[in-house]
Amino acid sequence: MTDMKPKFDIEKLNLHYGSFHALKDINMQISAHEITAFIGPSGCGKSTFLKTLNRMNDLVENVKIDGKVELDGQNIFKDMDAITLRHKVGMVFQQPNPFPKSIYDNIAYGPRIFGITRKADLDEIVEKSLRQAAIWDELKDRLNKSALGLSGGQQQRLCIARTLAVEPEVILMDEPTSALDPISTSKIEDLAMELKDKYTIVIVTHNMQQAARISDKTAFFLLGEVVEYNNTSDLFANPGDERTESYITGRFG
Ligand SMILES: Nc1ncnc2c1ncn2[C@@H]1O[C@H](COP(=O)(O)OP(=O)(O)OP(=O)(O)O)[C@@H](O)[C@H]1O
Repeated sequence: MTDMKPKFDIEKLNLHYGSFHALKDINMQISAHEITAFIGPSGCGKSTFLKTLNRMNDLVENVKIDGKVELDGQNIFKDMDAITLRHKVGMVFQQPNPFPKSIYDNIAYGPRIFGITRKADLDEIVEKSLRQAAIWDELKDRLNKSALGLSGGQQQRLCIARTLAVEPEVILMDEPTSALDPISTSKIEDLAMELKDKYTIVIVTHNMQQAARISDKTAFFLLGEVVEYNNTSDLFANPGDERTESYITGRFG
């Protein structure tokens, strides 16, 4: 069931990298327990917007952000620090990026930072997170082996498990399957659909079939603007803007 109040409420968001205006007057409400997909041609601001949602752009030099971004009614720039925000809003990147540590230590890393030290507690978190990421059965007998020895698809599910281990509320995924083969891609898509019962998921994808398959809502970005934001089925079946139609029918981008 969809909550009435949005998880994220974004109003008049503008972002500049130096003099470059990368996000222009973005207004969007992102619902809890849904998958929201961002599509659009390269360089149109999808990743920039995604990163703004957990303030990853704070780390970029000369960035200037105006406007309102609320998470559960709290202003993410004023009412909470970046650490608290990133605890609630985790991120999975395009290239799987496990730490050069054991599978176990990859998952236990975040919980340890948040002060969990008892082995029994960590064991439980490691198992639960790997199960949620649908990779426990594949990895349970090699928890002390290096995560770098896993396949790309396994590494990505491990990274999702690592994100889940600190119990976030939202998972941001930036093209999480673009480096993966079709079987691994399909596993991550199934996983995203299972996880939305418990989490809110926002995914950037270049794969329109993927957006159509797994997302509830889709936003089409172009040149830093959101041209159209709608239920995924409506946006693909009945685009309201001719630029959306051109893009989804492959006439540009
Ligand atoms: N750190 C930065 N400094 C300056 N400009 C940047 C920076 N990061 C991104 N940009 C510019 O902002 C614009 C939007 O980039 P962004 O990565 O958000 O696009 P995107 O839609 O996610 O693209 P892609 O689909 O290729 O990943 C691009 O023109 C990009 O060159």
